[in-house]
Amino acid sequence: MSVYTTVDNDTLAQWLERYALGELVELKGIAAGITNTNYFVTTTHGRYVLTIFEVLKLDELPYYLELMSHLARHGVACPAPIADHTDNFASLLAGKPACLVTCLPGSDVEAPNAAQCRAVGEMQAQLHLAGATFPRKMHNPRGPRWWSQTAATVYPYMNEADAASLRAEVHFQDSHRFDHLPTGVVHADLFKDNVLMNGDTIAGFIDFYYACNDVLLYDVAIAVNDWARRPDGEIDGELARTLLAGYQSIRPFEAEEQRGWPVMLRAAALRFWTSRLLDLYQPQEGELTYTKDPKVFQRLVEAHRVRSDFWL
Ligand SMILES: Nc1ncnc2c1ncn2[C@@H]1O[C@H](COP(=O)(O)OP(=O)(O)O)[C@@H](O)[C@H]1O
Ligand SMILES: N[C@@H](CCOP(=O)(O)O)C(=O)O
Repeated sequence: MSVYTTVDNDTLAQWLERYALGELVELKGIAAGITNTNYFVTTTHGRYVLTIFEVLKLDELPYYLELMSHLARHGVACPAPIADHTDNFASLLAGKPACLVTCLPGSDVEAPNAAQCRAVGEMQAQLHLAGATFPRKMHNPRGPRWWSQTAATVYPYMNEADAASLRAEVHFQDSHRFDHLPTGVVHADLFKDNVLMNGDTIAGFIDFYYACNDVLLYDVAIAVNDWARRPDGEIDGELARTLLAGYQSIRPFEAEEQRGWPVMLRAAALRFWTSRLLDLYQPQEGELTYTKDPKVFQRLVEAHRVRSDFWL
């Protein structure tokens, strides 16, 4: 259950006075999600999602909320934050930063079909194109420097073979530079649980709190590594090909991106292998996350190392 901060109807009704959203009708906690507290909020004007941020601070929110607003304005399927009477998207509620966004229909899928993968690829490319006119910048807090440093902190906990495999991958990635590839706004966590689907249509990408400026191809690799990954951990070639075809129907890869793709798939898997190892071996005290299996991404890195077909 991801309602860490409870809000009662009276407190919310009072907070809602800062918006032009009418009267509170219903407040309902959302069980899904890991990091933040989420509620469905119904007012006389419609249905919204209230997010109370458990980790991010008020002054860190404008990048993410303005980005979602920008993308929604450009037709990218994602929630649109609602501005209050002071023209801010976020303010304190129960002592924590909070915002309201439009409520989207649909739900996440566990076992996507080819049409859904294609739709994700198309919408991700639209996000990359629309992000080009977003003026704010954010560096990727989980880039190569982060995974090198993080790997160094987890080697001592790992068995020799796994540590050697991680060390080899960090070393391999260190010897590859992606500076020459197209960059822009990336979601950076476009896993299946961060996309609401309405049948085969994208209702919306959610959870933009890893969004940043980075190599566009890296974002595509993150999506393929999750959307096309079968329950046995191997990549389903048809799903990967379809997602990539969807993406490239909107933004075809440049020749340099085609060349960089096999290495990028490994980089994207390494990022989540490392973060999952950190969560496993050094969970932050009070951090509201549950541990996801790092082995899934270790196996993926090792499988990418030896494959010859990369679905392009
Ligand atoms: N804009 C939205 N419209 C509809 N449902 C949403 C919206 N945002 C979040 N949700 C629901 O809330 C759940 C948790 O959201 P998520 O952003 O993943 O939370 P967390 O930040 O805690 O991981 C989602 O799985 C989805 O069911
Ligand atoms: N989608 C990720 C979870 C989000 O990243 P984290 O760095 O906060 O763990 C995953 O499945 O590992």
